[in-house]
Amino acid sequence: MKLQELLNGLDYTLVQGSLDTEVVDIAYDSRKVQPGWAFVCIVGTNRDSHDYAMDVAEQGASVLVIEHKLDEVPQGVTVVQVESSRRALALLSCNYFGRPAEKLITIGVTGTKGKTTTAHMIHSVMNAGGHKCGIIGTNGVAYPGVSRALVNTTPESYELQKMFSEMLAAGCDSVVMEVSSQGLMMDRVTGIHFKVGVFTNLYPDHIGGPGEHASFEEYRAWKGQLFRRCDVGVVNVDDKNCSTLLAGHTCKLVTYGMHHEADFRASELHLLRAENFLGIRFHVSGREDMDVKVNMPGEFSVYNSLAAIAVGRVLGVAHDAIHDGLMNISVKGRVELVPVSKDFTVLIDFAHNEAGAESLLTTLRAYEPKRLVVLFGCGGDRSRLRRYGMGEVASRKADFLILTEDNNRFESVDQIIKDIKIGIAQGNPDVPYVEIPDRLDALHYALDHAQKGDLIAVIGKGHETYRDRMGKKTPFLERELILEYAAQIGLK
Ligand SMILES: CC(=O)N[C@H]1[C@@H](OP(=O)(O)OP(=O)(O)OC[C@H]2O[C@@H](n3ccc(=O)[nH]c3=O)[C@H](O)[C@@H]2O)O[C@H](CO)[C@@H](O)[C@@H]1O[C@H](C)C(=O)N[C@@H](C)C(=O)N[C@H](CCC(=O)O)C(=O)O
Ligand SMILES: Nc1ncnc2c1ncn2[C@@H]1O[C@H](COP(=O)(O)OP(=O)(O)OP(=O)(O)O)[C@@H](O)[C@H]1O
Repeated sequence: MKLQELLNGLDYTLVQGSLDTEVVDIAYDSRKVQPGWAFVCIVGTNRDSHDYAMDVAEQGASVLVIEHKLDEVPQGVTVVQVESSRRALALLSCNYFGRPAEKLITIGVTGTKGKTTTAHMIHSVMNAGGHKCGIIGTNGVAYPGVSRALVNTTPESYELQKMFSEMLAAGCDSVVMEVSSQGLMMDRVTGIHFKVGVFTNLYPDHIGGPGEHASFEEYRAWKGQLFRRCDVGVVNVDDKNCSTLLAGHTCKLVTYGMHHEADFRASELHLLRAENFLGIRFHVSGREDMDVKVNMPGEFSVYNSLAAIAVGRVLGVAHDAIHDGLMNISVKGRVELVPVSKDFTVLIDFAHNEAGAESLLTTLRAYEPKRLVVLFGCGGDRSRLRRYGMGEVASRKADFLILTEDNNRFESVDQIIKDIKIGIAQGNPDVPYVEIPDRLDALHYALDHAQKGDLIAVIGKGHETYRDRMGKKTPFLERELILEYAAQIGLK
């Protein structure tokens, strides 16, 4: 493809060379550049890849896209300067892959909590409704014939556009994806105009770390950007940040909720618990009149389901298909039951911060278990506030805590547990707990000491398949490890 075609829709200055230059492919990682490729130089959080300009020229790059002046300009390479390289990467990628998003029904889900679950519910509803829908998010990418993990919840624009074009080739007519605030901020979804945008809720998160947001207001503003880039916004009207987040929106709005007037409103909630089953039944009124049963527990599952119902209806999915889609939902590592005993319930969940833990444990408490036992740790090299928050919430909500490791990364588990205990002291210093630094030993302890009627929530790692100690990731499949040990000790 000619460079000029790739630059369609972008403001740029030609620094040297020709717009007629042929471009074979695009790279934003110098190590991937091959002869004839365009290399987009990015000022990252760790390094500035303008520093690789001479290297990629030697590797045969035909074009360099730069954001600031180069110390040394390689000869024989076309150089184009833009205001934002990340934005340029996104628009070049859209053009390179033939603007695939325009040929798909695109659904973007944003919010602090519930993105993965809601995206899976929408995916299930769409497929039950006869669509061929792909999915992209924290649990990876999936479409017919493909299922694999991803580095980011919202992948880099080049990767994203490539996935869209592969989905089209695989026969998909739609895609639902998680749109993180970082994804919006870093231009990973630039160039995509969504058919439907979904807002789940907003709590303080992703603030203060490297590549994160400077403040809650900035975080909220980035999430709000989605509603300037979609036709219809399906929004949780009960969330207290909803109207501020929507300031400046350009889309049509469809609301859902329980406590305020909404287009899709849930009432008459009934918790359902049976052997190895936690779910909820409720009624939807407003633009809909239907009873719904979901095989995921608690109030937050009602919100996530309402979003999926509203999206389904906006896109013309039939009632029965919506029913089927929600009844058969199962999301890896999201309140996922592990069937080990008829006497007690074990579930694994990805809740790994205060907000997630609070909503999960409040939800589980409502099922009135004999004891609510929570096994958790917190990530190393992440905000210590998370540890205080998790410790505080867990101590207030649980009857017994098993403190252990999460991904320690380069921190010591003892220090992390010490921080969690600061939170416990602030929440409920009287809660009984044990400290078992090795997570596998902790899982064994939980099963060895389970009592009839217990609900044991193993939280923090969810769908993850590894544990990270000193930056070294080794396999750790929580669900399988629990099942294995249960079989070993003969649980029934
Ligand atoms: C802090 C952050 O967001 N970093 C993201 C960012 O990387 P970066 O800009 O920091 O990269 P860098 O290491 O400084 O390198 C700069 C550039 O040099 C290039 N490079 C690097 C080395 C080299 O030899 N040659 C070379 O060309 C890199 O490819 C890159 O283009 O761009 C990368 C490519 O898109 C992302 O994978 C990476 O996400 C990291 C892994 C990350 O952890 N991000 C988090 C904060 C994040 O985005 N999370 C959200 C939300 C998750 C949630 O909902 O919980 C997400 O959507 O994932
Ligand atoms: N609507 C919701 N409101 C509050 N908590 C929720 C909601 N939905 C799910 N949760 C809780 O938060 C956890 C994470 O949910 P989910 O993975 O769906 O959200 P997410 O937005 O993708 O989160 P993350 O960005 O951390 O991956 C769940 O396992 C559950 O405990």
